[in-house]
Amino acid sequence: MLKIGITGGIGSGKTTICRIFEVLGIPVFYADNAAKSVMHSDALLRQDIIKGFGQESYFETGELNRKHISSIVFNDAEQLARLNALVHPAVFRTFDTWVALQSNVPYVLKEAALLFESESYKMCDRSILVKSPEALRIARIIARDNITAEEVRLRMNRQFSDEKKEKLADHIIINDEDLLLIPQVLELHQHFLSLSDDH
Ligand SMILES: CC(C)(COP(=O)(O)OP(=O)(O)OC[C@H]1O[C@@H](n2cnc3c(N)ncnc32)[C@H](O)[C@@H]1O)[C@@H](O)C(=O)NCCC(=O)NCCS
Ligand SMILES: Nc1ncnc2c1ncn2[C@@H]1O[C@H](COP(=O)(O)OP(=O)(O)OP(=O)(O)O)[C@@H](O)[C@H]1O
Repeated sequence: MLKIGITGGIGSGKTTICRIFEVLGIPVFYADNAAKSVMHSDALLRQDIIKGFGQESYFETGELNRKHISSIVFNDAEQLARLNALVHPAVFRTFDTWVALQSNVPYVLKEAALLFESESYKMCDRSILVKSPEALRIARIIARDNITAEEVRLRMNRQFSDEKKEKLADHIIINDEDLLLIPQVLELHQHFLSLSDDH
């Protein structure tokens, strides 16, 4: 199965673009969602998170307290590395299981904010970087989430720069206010279809 990784900084438009691929019939694995799902459902992981980040990591209802964890990890690189080391291996396993369940599709997409940082691009055949101007990304996230510009910047600081990601990416989609997304997606889709024929 041909695996295409898609990444981009916070608010670059990864999910929006993946929705277009889904309309074309391409299954998408959303790593951010998978991370939250395993943090909720994996009992051992929950224990490790409570041990590492305190009882307040979960509400009494059992839901993940995202604000609490964010306030610890996005202010402290070491704490973030500890959280990543707990969560990422579980997400990688979930992805492998998910891929094995896909059939009769030319390729699949893995949407991951940290495709390059976590080195999971090495487990994909090709990678796409979504690029969008920083000010636009911040404005989009403030409009979408209950989060300040400062909190968005803290997350950006924990991610590779676009320059660094560009060196590792095979393809780029520009999501600014000038270029249309659909033609860029269609062009890549055709390209991946031709790759999957050779696969
Ligand atoms: C800290 C948590 C609880 C915050 O949840 P929240 O709903 O606010 O954010 P969400 O998960 O939807 O992520 C939104 C964006 O934040 C950024 N972000 C999330 N996790 C990370 C991280 N570990 N490092 C850098 N940026 C990150 C990404 O740009 C991501 O797209 C959550 O992000 C988390 O558990 N992160 C650790 C697991 C992880 O790395 N997930 C992302 C990829 S697998
Ligand atoms: N081309 C666009 N035109 C208008 N709005 C857009 C466009 N691209 C993205 N957005 C909006 O910007 C916000 C962020 O986009 P999206 O959720 O796709 O980004 P993301 O990269 O997946 O974000 P995150 O890193 O937080 O997971 C969303 O509210 C989305 O609807």
